[in-house]
Amino acid sequence: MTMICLLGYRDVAVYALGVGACGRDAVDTDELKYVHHENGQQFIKVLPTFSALFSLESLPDGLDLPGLTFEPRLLLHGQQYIEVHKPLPSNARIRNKVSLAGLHDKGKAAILEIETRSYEKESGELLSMNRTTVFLRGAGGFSDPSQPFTYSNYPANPAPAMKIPESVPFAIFEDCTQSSQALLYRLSGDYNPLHSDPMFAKVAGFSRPILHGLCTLGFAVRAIIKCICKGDPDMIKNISGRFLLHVYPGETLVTEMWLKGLRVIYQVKAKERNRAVLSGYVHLHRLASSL
Ligand SMILES: CCCCCCCCCCCCC/C=C/C(=O)SCCNC(=O)CCNC(=O)[C@H](O)C(C)(C)COP(=O)(O)OP(=O)(O)OC[C@H]1O[C@@H](n2cnc3c(N)ncnc32)[C@H](O)[C@@H]1OP(=O)(O)O
Repeated sequence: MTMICLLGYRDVAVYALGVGACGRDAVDTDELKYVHHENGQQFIKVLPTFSALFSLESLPDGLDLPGLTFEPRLLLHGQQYIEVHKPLPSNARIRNKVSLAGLHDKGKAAILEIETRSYEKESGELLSMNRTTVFLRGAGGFSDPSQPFTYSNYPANPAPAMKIPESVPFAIFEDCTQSSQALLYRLSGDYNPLHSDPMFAKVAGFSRPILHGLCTLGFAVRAIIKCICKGDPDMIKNISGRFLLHVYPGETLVTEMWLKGLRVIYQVKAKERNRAVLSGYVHLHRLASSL
């Protein structure tokens, strides 16, 4: 399936604010570039995690997969894998090619993987590849339990559960989310009521609306760019994250980072509950000279 989406600097800036850019300091020199440029907005920088969102806009509302039924209110975002092929432009027409990358019967849940390749429409250049993993609670058991169905169009899971080093982190960054964080983030195009409607959230099993997984990932990668890439988002090559636990808007996110060559292993904790909510890795093109 192919879909076109329009990308403008206003979308880029609203997204950056939604993942907390300039939230601590409105004139932060590392982050102001995501929302303002003195020579005009077409020059603002785009956070690499933004591509997950414009590819999400092209995902189907439902897929016709024989034998698989699911309750949309029980859907959770499980994992995200992002390959950045070119720094993202702040103004472009994007052509998204969406395909089914995987489907797995886990008994209590079904896991669905959707791949989106995003091209700049005019040049035809590949900008990014996103693999979105959706955890469909209660939708497993659609295949023979002695041989549960599993299909992937790629060799190995690039976003496995991460083994976190026991050593002291290379860097730690703490960020407060606002209680309105999900309400701001959803303006970037993810209007799932799980993040805004208290009744919907209750049916889904949460005491109140939860934060979008991609918002938490945006906070984490922004922290890595700040602490390890010295503010340069173009150092990011690919990003992988597994959502371990829901986050409530208003919680404090603590991102711990370990640098292993060109790989950053990270873990995000919700400080108030001292629970890990996200872990994964980021591959860099190079290291900052000032590290
Ligand atoms: C036909 C359908 C069409 C649908 C098309 C719609 C497309 C729309 C896509 C839009 C998607 C975006 C929507 C956004 C929603 C959100 O942002 S929700 C908020 C962010 N996410 C979360 O908060 C989830 C946090 N994580 C959890 O709550 C838990 O980890 C979990 C996902 C509920 C799983 O926990 P649990 O049930 O305890 O699983 P386990 O028993 O440990 O493992 C069972 C198997 O599942 C594998 N697994 C576990 N966790 C994940 C994960 N996060 N991602 C992927 N896979 C996971 C695990 O490895 C086990 O498998 P095996 O090892 O093979 O046994």
